[in-house]
Amino acid sequence: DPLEDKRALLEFLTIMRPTRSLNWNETSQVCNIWTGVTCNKDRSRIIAVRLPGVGLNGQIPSNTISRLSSLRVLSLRSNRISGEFPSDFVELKDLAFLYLQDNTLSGSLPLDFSVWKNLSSVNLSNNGFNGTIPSSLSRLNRLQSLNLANNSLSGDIPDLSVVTTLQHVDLSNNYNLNGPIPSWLRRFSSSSYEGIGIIPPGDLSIFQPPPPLAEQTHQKQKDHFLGLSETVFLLIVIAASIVVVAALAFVLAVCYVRRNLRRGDGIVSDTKLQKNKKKGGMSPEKFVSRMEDVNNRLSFFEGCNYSFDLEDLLRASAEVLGKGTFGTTYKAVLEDATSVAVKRLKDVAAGKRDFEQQMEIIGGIKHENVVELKAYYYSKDEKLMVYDYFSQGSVASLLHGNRGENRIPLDWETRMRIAIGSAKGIARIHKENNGKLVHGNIKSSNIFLNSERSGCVSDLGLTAVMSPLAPPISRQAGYRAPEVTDTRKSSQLSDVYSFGVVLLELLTGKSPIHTTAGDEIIHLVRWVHSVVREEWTAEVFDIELLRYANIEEEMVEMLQIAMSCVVKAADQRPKMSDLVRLIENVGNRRTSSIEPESKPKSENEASEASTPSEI
Ligand SMILES: Nc1ncnc2c1ncn2[C@@H]1O[C@H](COP(=O)(O)OP(=O)(O)OP(=O)(O)O)[C@@H](O)[C@H]1O
Repeated sequence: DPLEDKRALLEFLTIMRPTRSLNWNETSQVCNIWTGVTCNKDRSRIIAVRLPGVGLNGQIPSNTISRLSSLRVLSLRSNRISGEFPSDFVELKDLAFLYLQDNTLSGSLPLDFSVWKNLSSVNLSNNGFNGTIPSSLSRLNRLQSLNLANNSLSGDIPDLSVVTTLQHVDLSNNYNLNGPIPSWLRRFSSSSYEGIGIIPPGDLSIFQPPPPLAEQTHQKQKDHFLGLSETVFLLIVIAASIVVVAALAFVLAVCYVRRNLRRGDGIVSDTKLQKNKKKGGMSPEKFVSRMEDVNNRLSFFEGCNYSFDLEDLLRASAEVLGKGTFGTTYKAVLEDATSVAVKRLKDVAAGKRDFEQQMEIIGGIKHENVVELKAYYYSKDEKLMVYDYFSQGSVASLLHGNRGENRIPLDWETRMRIAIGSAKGIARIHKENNGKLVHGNIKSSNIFLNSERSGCVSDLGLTAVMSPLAPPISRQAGYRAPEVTDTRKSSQLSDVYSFGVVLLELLTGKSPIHTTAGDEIIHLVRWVHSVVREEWTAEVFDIELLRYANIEEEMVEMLQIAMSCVVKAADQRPKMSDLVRLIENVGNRRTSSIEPESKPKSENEASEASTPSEI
């Protein structure tokens, strides 16, 4: 145990007297036992202290926290800490994350921030700090996030344009800061400099008296009758022409399709489907070819509320959703507008009976965090699996898709729900078949959001029925545990590894294997290891998560959990059931520790949950 560090913390505790009791006893071990305390690997030093909202009172006593000279994370946010910024914090040379927001600290900010050269994230918002913003902040070349909002800071805004790492700044509601707003600050959203009480450069309109009301009305009318109406008229003409042409094209297309169907030309090949995929459209034709064994029926599972059969499926229009390791998945829209996802398996090695047995195991799992297999089909030439269709797409598409302007970032709350949900789903799968069932293909494209916006895993148990030669395992590369050289040899512990990669994806926003701007191929697990080994910096976390307040400790804890899943030695990885508990603990602590006013800012809530499409 780090005895010196322990003593320093006990002295801190005696003076600060938190209202919430902490399990910090002189006799108990610090590392991994004391609430909110994290040690380094060899347990020789304390590297993180996180005590949000525990009711710490008064001034931070000198020569206590400052003795933890290896400290990287210090979070004492949402307490009742008063007094000035502790001057002896200069001793904390390794500090990377500093969270003192939502307290009653006052006085000026430290003049020389450059003593904390590793600082990555600083949040001192919602305090009573006054004086100027120190220009020494510009010497922090690792700084990613700076929040000084809601203080009483005054004077000039320093030039932080040289801090190229900066991703998030908030100086809002410091009414005495002088203008003009520098251009480097304008790069960030306007909420970063709201309430600064200064006039943006060039914006002199507030000094000019408004024109008389009559003149304003006249101006508006002029716009309307001259400029606007002409433009609108032109737009209407263009739009009407487009509608007429589109309607004609549609009628012609329908006639063409009907004629083809009458000719019995209803069977499409894979190439046709591929063309269709490229066009991104729906085929109005059948999508399952060479279905000779028409007497075979779809096998539905008990409780399934679908009322279609193979014939209906054959008649359905289809769209290729994607090609995966085990086949191609289609979205099929039945005549009654029901949408289902149909996985068409290739290279199945199992005979009919073994296949059916495996399907029965998979279909027997009824759990809110496991995508239910609704039906399957087996014939000599076709093996199909039918699932509900998730209209919002997979976690992979929510995380990595739509990088355009109208992208909706996946908020932290949802990411946590995905993590907890999928952990529960996988834990449930691992209980099946006398505790022997393996998922075998955990990745973000196989995780969806259920109606509770919680993670829900799909595509399980297929490795057991696939051909020994078939799957090119490279597709799974980023998720595959190092010991798995053949996908059929996946194990529950290799599932844990893949799940760890999904967690890293949620935390970093990066794909498991991706290329940098310089075309360098990055392996997510290796990359995170290297960043964490060098410095425990915020660099690993998704930039999109920086907008949410008070989640840093959770992110760091989740990172630790993810790292424990992706260790090389399979037997040192945690079990799925342990992971459920660990992740739930992170989530629960948040709900209980965050005071109402400091709840995460979910400015950009993701859109409605993707439920299995309405049937
Ligand atoms: N039930 C579903 N609803 C909506 N989209 C789905 C559904 N099942 C799969 N998909 C999507 O269809 C695409 C293809 O899925 P598929 O499972 O065939 O391949 P994959 O997930 O890319 O790889 P793998 O075969 O290794 O799982 C993926 O983008 C997947 O997210």
